[in-house]
Amino acid sequence: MAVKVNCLNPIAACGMELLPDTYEITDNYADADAVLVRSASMHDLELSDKLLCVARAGAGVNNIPLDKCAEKGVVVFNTPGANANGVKELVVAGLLLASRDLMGGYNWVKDNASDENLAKAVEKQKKQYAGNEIAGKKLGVIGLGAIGAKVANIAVRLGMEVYGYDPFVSVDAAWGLSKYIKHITNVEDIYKECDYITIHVPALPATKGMLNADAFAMMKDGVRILNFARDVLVNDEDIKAALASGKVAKYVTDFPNPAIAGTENVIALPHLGASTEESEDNCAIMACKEITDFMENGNIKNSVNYPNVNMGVCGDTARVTICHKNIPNMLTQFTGVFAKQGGNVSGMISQAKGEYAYSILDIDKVPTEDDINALLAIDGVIKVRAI
Ligand SMILES: NC(=O)C1=CN([C@@H]2O[C@H](COP(=O)(O)OP(=O)(O)OC[C@H]3O[C@@H](n4cnc5c(N)ncnc54)[C@H](O)[C@@H]3O)[C@@H](O)[C@H]2O)C=CC1
Ligand SMILES: O=C(O)C(=O)COP(=O)(O)O
Repeated sequence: MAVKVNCLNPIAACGMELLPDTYEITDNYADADAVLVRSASMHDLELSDKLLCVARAGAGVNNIPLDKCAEKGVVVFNTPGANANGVKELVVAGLLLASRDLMGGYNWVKDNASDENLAKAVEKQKKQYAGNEIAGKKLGVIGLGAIGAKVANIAVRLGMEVYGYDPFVSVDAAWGLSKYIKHITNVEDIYKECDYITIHVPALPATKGMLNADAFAMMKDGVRILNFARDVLVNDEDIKAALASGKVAKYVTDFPNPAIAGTENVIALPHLGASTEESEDNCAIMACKEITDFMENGNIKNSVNYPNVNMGVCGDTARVTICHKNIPNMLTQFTGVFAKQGGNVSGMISQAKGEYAYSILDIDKVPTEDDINALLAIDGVIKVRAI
């Protein structure tokens, strides 16, 4: 039966073209085996028994009910780093927007475009829009993942003094950081010392409202805040108060909401970070490859709720994949099912991530319905698939 793929957001064609010709694109979410999504919220959607995987063409997965998916054996992927350059470049624009009154100047010229003496008027008016340079200023980067690390590195090259904070930094990201970045172990040092602060952490219970009144109170007067990560990371009321008092000079955000969008000295963009042709292509390609490898071979790469497991390409043998709880004695029970029928398990791999685990078994004969039912009957087994 054809694999049915439903797109909850438009996904770039160069990715969709990578899906095997046998796959069918369906408008019917409830009938899909695989779902592709960008920022559409899935929290209120039912997870059908048929659904096997969700691929988020992007980084943030706060629009997807990860635990609910894991409980139902739905593997959720994202595309780490695929849009990081797009966001990094917009953050550079954000640093400049926070420093020079480009918007004010642009609007003034537009409003006076028909003035015959415009050239002369410009020279009189321009002092209204004077600003600062970023070179030599201190930039604090909170979160040194795919985006934060790129932002930190380019800021060094733009002449900024960069402070970086990430208690969970990955080895790969750490290897890629410029040696000129000051390693900060207490985020308060960023609050106290930096002229610009940019936040690049996921929206999690632990990071929600991270930039709040207590944090602003520690900051320098006239600090400029950049948020290209998620609105919930910054407390709306607290930043409004900090803007009103002048503690925060500018707030540049990619996540406007009615509470802050119209506030003076807020520069709000309509979530444009990853909206470049290049990022959209990169994300679509990675997401479609993840879905294909999962559907065809059962392999999991870049999952956020199940472990990464790679058993290579499915060969002549039959393959069974099992989403299950990470509890004792599962593997002997799996092999026991096939041993009972005299079947040979020629390969097996199993990995766990937190409460959940995923196993792939290669067996020398196609599993029967009884085999599948016997696997499903094992306590802790969530989903079984024969490829
Ligand atoms: N504006 C836009 O269009 C986009 C926004 N984003 C947002 O940016 C976030 C980061 O994206 P990536 O860098 O690609 O993700 P990533 O997963 O590569 O990096 C996140 C980093 O945050 C760190 N972190 C987690 N909790 C932290 C804490 N309490 N303090 C300091 N660091 C902490 C992690 O260790 C990790 O290194 C995404 O979760 C998403 O919300 C991502 C892509 C596009
Ligand atoms: O990748 C992310 O986390 C983003 O915020 C990008 O979202 P989008 O794909 O542009 O809707």
